[in-house]
Amino acid sequence: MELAVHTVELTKKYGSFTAVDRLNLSIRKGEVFGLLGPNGAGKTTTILMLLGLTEPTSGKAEVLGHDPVKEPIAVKRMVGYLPENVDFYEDLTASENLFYMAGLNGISSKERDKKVPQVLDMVGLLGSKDSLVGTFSKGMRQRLGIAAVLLKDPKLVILDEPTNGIDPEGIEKILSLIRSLAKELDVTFLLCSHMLYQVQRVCDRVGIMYRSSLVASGTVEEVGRAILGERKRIIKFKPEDNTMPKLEDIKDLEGLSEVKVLGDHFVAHFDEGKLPLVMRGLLDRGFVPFEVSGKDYSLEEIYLRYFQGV
Ligand SMILES: Nc1ncnc2c1ncn2[C@@H]1O[C@H](COP(=O)(O)OP(=O)(O)OP(=O)(O)O)[C@@H](O)[C@H]1O
Repeated sequence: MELAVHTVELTKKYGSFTAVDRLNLSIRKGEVFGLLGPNGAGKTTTILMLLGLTEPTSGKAEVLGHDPVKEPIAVKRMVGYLPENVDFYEDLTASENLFYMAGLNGISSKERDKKVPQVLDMVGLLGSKDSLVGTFSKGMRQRLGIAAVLLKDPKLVILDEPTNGIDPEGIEKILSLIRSLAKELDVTFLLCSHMLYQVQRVCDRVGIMYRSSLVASGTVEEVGRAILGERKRIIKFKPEDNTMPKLEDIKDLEGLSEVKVLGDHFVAHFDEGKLPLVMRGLLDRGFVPFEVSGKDYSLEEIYLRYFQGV
């Protein structure tokens, strides 16, 4: 499997403070990856190291096959980076701003004429190409920022807090834009955000960063299992002779927790992997299981543990 980003024990210290601690990150080519964590977790410092804008204290990074410390220009050529706050000229139109930026990127004027309307169309702003950026909403500015990044045909796009300060409708537009661009353009996206709920749903995989370290990475399902332990299931069962359930009858049954009596039956939790053990125990003791249910990992607990108060 080809990797767009690979870091090995990547570390950044500012004096005695460790901003990024032995980060091992793998981002696959073509995926949308969310680096998620509360403010101050070390996400921006990680981006700066990937872009070759700050040197790691130790460890290594490889971005699209290049070392950002030794080959920063090669990395910058292929990576589009949109920082948290993008500045445009307010009294220029959307098109004019992009023409200007394309010039800064060394794109020829002939190429600019072709590319500017193309990228404006991709982000849904072609209809506003002649409007002054001063009249744009935060969401429209963010989409214009994405258009600016796309001007140089990047292979990897890094967006820092892409949904910050944007209204719900604008967020919806940005996130579905990212999803469709990833599909159409075969570009890898790295989204850094402290908005776990918003951003995770457009990500193929996520990494949770907390206090300078990556605490888990993978699909939301894998991250849920790594952080929250095995998925809990709920089982309902009753005595086969239809007598009233009594808690003392099942007190030493293996694998069950949070057992309660609910009318004519019991309700209990168990770890998904223990289903055969639980079933055997119940049947041996003369109980009839009649319902097993459970829900997917909820990000709520992860949120409460790592993101609360941000
Ligand atoms: N140049 C610096 N000198 C000293 N400390 C720094 C420097 N840059 C960042 N830090 C510290 O490193 C920690 C991680 O910062 P970083 O900006 O990477 O976090 P973050 O996860 O991106 O959060 P945010 O979304 O707030 O930017 C913070 O505690 C910050 O104060």
